[in-house]
Amino acid sequence: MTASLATATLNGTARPAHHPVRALPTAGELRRALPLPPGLAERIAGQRQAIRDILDGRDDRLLVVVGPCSIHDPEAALAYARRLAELAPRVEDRLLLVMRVYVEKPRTTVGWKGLAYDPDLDGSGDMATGLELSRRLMRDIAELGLPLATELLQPMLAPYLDDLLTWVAIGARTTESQLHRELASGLPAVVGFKNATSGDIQVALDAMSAAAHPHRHFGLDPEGRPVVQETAGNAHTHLVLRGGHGEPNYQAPHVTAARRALEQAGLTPRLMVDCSHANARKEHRRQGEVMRDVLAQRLAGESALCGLMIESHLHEGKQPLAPGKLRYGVSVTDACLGWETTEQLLLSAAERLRQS
Ligand SMILES: O=C[C@H](O)[C@H](O)COP(=O)(O)O
Ligand SMILES: C=C(OP(=O)(O)O)C(=O)O
Repeated sequence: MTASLATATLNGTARPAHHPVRALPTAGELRRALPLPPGLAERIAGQRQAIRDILDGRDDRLLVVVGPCSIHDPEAALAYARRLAELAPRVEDRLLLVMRVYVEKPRTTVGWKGLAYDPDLDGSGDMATGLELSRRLMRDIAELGLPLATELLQPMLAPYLDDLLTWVAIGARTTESQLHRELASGLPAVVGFKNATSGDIQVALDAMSAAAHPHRHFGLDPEGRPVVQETAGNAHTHLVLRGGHGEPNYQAPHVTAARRALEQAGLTPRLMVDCSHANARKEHRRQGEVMRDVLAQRLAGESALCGLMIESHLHEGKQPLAPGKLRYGVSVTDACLGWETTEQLLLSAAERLRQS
């Protein structure tokens, strides 16, 4: 590493001494250290099937992926999960709640990359601990009965976590990547491909077509040996509209255009609206407005709309990443809605759907 990189700072904090190579556990080692308790794999398989049923139109509930923009404090994430797990049965006749447990963050340029990369939030990059905390937290949340969602960014990380995942995002910055399409083609979870940060939806449609195909690609077996990975193809993927370049794409003309584009590409016309990101013009409080518009479209008969995404934490807003000075339950990446607002929005969405 060059001297300039070694002395670079992350959020103003000087980086600790540089270690060129540090060993990590293999996926097999971590999975053996933190195995799924009896019955959990079957429960997760059932949750994946429930989402497939929504995508295939056998279940008319709305899929809602909701939770923090990123996890930086496992304890706060678990407290959030307990609240969500209590709410889920109150709305389950109309909404299938899936918790966002995002342990990797794609950055526009540079910044903190998530719990799996840097659990100490100081640039020290203790990824062995990051992986362990991520898997432990996901297992704890899954044991509460909640289905889990995450974005898979580093393909190598997937085997450490994918037995716990019900829904996976391929993000706006990676939907066009062949590696991520190959990854999606072999995942047991349902996968949502986001439109590009430019707003282009064609890359997500191409990704859905590519992921539906079987692939042979470079991979690692659970013990970390390089292998040729063969995938069967994933028929259960969908588009996620997240807006682009600061402009929303959730309104009826966008949704109709996206549905037609899916149909023309021979893909099942199913899509989710991400109420945050460019759809909220990066103003977290606008998520409620987006959600109400999407519900109105669905109640007006737009059957392609099968899901919503909401960024929400225990407390509203966001805070700068300043270790030692962090406020509990507040996002350190994108601003989130607070719990009370989230709960209110979900209860009223369920009620609106009941009355339809
Ligand atoms: O969802 C989170 C962010 O929008 C995404 O990770 C990009 O963040 P950045 O633009 O702050 O790097
Ligand atoms: C990074 C995210 O979204 P996008 O890929 O749409 O920017 C996210 O949902 O955390």
